[in-house]
Amino acid sequence: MEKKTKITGQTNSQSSKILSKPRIFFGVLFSVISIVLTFSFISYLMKWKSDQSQAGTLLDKTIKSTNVFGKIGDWLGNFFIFESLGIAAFIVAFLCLVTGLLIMKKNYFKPWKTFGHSLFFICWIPVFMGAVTGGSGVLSGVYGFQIMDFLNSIIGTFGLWMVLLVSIGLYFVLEFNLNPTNVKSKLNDLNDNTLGRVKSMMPKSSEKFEADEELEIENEEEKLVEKEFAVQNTSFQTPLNLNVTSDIEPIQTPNQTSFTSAPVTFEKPQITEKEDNFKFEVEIPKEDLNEYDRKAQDLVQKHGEYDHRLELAKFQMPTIDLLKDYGPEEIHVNQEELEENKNKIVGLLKTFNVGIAEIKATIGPTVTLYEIVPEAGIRVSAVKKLQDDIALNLSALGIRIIAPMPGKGTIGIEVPRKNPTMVSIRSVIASAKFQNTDMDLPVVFGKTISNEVFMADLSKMPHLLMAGATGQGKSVGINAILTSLLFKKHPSELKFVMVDPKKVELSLYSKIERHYLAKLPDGEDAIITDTHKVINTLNSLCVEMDQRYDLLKNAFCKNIKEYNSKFSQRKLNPENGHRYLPYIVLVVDEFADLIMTAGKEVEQPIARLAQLARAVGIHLIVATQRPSVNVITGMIKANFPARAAFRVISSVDSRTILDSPGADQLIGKGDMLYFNGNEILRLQCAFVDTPEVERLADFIGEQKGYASAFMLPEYSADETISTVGAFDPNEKDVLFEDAARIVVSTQQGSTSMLQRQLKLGYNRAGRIMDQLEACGIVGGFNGAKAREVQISDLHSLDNFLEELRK
Ligand SMILES: Nc1ncnc2c1ncn2[C@@H]1O[C@H](COP(=O)(O)OP(=O)(O)OP(=O)(O)O)[C@@H](O)[C@H]1O
Repeated sequence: MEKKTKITGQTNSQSSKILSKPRIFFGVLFSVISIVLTFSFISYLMKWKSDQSQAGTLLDKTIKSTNVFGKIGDWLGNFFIFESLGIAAFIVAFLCLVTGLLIMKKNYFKPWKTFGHSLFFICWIPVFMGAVTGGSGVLSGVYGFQIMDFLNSIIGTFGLWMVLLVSIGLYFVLEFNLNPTNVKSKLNDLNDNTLGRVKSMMPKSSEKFEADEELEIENEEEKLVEKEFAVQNTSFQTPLNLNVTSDIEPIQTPNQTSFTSAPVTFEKPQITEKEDNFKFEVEIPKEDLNEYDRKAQDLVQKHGEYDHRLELAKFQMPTIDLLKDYGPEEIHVNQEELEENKNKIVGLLKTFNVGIAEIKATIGPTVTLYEIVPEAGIRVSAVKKLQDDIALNLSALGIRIIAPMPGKGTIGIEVPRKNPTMVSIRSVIASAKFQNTDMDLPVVFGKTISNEVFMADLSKMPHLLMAGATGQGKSVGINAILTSLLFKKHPSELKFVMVDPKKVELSLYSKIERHYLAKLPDGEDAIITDTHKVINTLNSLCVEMDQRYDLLKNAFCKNIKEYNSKFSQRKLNPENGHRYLPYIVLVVDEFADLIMTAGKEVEQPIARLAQLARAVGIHLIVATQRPSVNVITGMIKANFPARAAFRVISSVDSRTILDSPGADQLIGKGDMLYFNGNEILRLQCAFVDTPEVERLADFIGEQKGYASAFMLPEYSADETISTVGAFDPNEKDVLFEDAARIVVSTQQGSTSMLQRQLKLGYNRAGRIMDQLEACGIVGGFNGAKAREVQISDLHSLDNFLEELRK
């Protein structure tokens, strides 16, 4: 309705432009007179001698005229050209046209200016032509000749030319405000003005006569009424008030498109013409930049912004034709099935004395949602209790009752369709919603119950827990997630750490190792299948997380996005350890297996990452077949707000994963529930087949990649054992003294600073820091803060080191 009000408002604003009949009449009349005059004049000029002889014989039929407008044309030409203005008579024709247009409210010309200029030239041109031709011919007209003759007799020929040239000179000086300083710019302006006017004189293609616009407005309103009518009619009333709605093509919303485009038709840019003689300059005040920003700006001006894609600049993003086309995914409405289900629901509820005021059906790809409005006084819990009875009565698996529907005031009953429609990954990847998304890590799951493409941003989730019994679509779900990320992110922006204890599920992705995978420096395979090695990788990810936090802290950034944009603007110096940070997504396909074999050692780093890694761009996708409480512990659950549940075996499992039942009632084959921390949505997961993943991996793998996989920081379990204890001078690192000097001169006991300045790995820098602590140069570990430095200057340090060497 809001749109309608908008259109009505526009209509009112247009009403002042609606032309009355007299206006149209006189407007057209003047325009026609202008045309007649113009052609008569042209015709007269070409044959003026013979036409002139016929001018006085208007009523004599025996004499034929050669003018295009006959004797009237002769008469007009004779009167305006010969007897009065000469060729300046064309200005009269032009003024008639201007008058006609003004009457019809076409303000192509400013009336007073146009009439003023015309008057000047009507006076000047005939005299000028008289002076040029000496009074012979018709170009000056009688009026021009006589004035010229008169002036010639009193001021002489030279005086006459002086008057003519001074007057035209003055005209230009006054009109274009010419003075020696701005003559050049004015010449340019003159050019622009002439061009601009010529342009403005020509009707723009987008501009139509108001009559057309009126028609358009009416048409828009008619369309709107039709649309409203159509919208109302998409839900039809059955005898029992059953409204069926089906959003078969949610992406194409022609109604909305034309609603929003309607007002645009009436918006015209206001001032395009340069009429005033002053220059309009906009000055944007320059930011008061500090030294670093100024340096960064200079660098950006010199080299441009840092382009993280440069190394793989030729990398081609995957194309949609790598994915299988299953044809149009139209939902076929089975009227019989709908009626049958509705009758069963209504009948059953009646037997339990639950009256229904209204029932409406929404058909999705896998399930149909029947929304019922119970009669006044019926308790929601009464309907909820009937869940099993309804399921029994409809003899279908996958019935789910949502009482009440959040934000709707109805009770929803989801009933699986007999012939579900498959949702292909191609259809969701190709959707405008996915293609135009500005999410950082867009993950397209599939389609909702109302057949809309459903997407979520992994960077906002920020971690996803997936569960589902074997064969219910979990692996397909993981592939759908990975596919959507691979379609959107460049290899420089995203890295995966893949853990696949089942060994076969993610093996296809090994082809993209040098593009998208991350691994430990000594790791042989990028896809980790050995559960014991996982511990090192997870701890290494924790080290990467800590390092990233240090980088963010030093760059005064709150999150990875801010950091990367600062880095791109060259505000962060790579010599200080700064680098472009790709997102890292950890995918664990069988978490239960990990917990079984590695236990607490796995849980701890996972929990730590889940708690902290969000801001530094590390995200977790953890899937499990067995969502039992000893696998998905309270600690894990608390840190995974987003959960995806495929069909699970028991309602206990469903409660473990979703904190509510329902996942046990799903029908499998990608039928899933997605919990985003607030509400549970039923979705049909998009289907990705193995050959599709294979084609995608081949497409990426065959292109030029990095020299190796993305290297995670080195980590070895043994090295974590603290060496802090008695200081042994013989075992001190060769860089010990350099490190001590750096720490004392900067008065900062920070491991990451040592790493940067001495270009060391995290472990070695950590060891040196421990040695510095052991000999008393720095204080103990101080949490997030840097360690305290116990020696105040380099001189004292040299003495101290001297003592140590003894
Ligand atoms: N979204 C979907 N649409 C249609 N069919 C699907 C979908 N997801 C899964 N299926 C069907 O279910 C089968 C099993 O899926 P999938 O391999 O993903 O199960 P899973 O839960 O990973 O099982 P497991 O844990 O044993 O690997 C697929 O081969 C496919 O036929």
